[in-house]
Amino acid sequence: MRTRAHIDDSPEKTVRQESATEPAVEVRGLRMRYGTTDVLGAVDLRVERGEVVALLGPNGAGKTTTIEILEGFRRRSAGEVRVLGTDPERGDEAWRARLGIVLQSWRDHGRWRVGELLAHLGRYYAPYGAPGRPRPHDVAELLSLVGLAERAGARVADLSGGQRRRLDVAVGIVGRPDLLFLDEPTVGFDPRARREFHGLVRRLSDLEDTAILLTTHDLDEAERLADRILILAGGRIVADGTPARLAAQVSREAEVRYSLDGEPRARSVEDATGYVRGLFERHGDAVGDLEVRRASLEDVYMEMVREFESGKAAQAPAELTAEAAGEAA
Ligand SMILES: Nc1ncnc2c1ncn2[C@@H]1O[C@H](COP(=O)(O)OP(=O)(O)OP(=O)(O)O)[C@@H](O)[C@H]1O
Repeated sequence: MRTRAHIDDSPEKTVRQESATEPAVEVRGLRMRYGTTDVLGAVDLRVERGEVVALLGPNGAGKTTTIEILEGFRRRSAGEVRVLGTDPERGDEAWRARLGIVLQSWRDHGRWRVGELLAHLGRYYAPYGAPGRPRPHDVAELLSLVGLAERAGARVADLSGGQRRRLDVAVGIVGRPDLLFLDEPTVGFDPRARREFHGLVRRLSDLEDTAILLTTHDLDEAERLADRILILAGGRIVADGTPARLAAQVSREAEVRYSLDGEPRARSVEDATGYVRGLFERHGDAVGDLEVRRASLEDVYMEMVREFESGKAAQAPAELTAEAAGEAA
């Protein structure tokens, strides 16, 4: 988790520290069945206050289902779920006001002006301000946070695709949420819009202490943004850790590439630092083009999903196994 020293300086220190002990999300044994199909077998996961967590997984793994259950939009089949200390199935308006959800529906409000739309939606949050967390966001501040300060007076219909997506995010965070859900937030972004969006997510986490749970298929994005990565496959979390820790789990070896008198060489070693030191001791200036490559998140992801798929029968939820057996018979 990132440090947030500036928040500790606030007069609301005591209040914030008390609530900071409770995780933003705590899930145990979450199961979800659609008809006769078990999509989530037994999901356990936790998101701490202010933490950015990326939920990865192949198509159909159940990422959106999980997020919708946490948002209180979908009833789970079984399991314990606490979001900001409350069961989402029993969440009231005050609870909902502490969540941020990024939807795409605001694009339909084409005739609204950007600033007016945010001021209008922000009014809903006004009764739910808390010490150290005034609600809603000041519109001018919010527009500059999402990089839309210049577009305050523009009609929604006149925004570019990237600007509309930033407006979607602004709408999601206008209530200064304690927890923000982002389901595949950067689909369709060009590289610049993606980079700007990453900056925004980091600012929300660092400056606003917002916990963020995002789903993505972009491994580079997950690695850049997330404090922690969860991989969902076959209805379970099959990996949970920082990108570096997951990489170390998959391979303790790093590949050292270099050239010796212009001749390219490569070697896989456990102690890359020691190997490189020895290389220079032995060959000095004859060593060039040095590159040390650890397992990438993509290597980790492919390995985890492959491992899960190869041992599917053993790891699948009981019902899935029973069904598979039934089909085979
Ligand atoms: N309302 C529903 N009724 C029946 N099945 C559903 C329903 N919603 C989702 N599913 C099924 O549940 C599974 C998980 O879907 P979900 O959308 O949660 O996956 P996902 O991990 O978000 O996938 P993607 O990466 O493709 O967005 C899929 O097989 C999907 O077809």
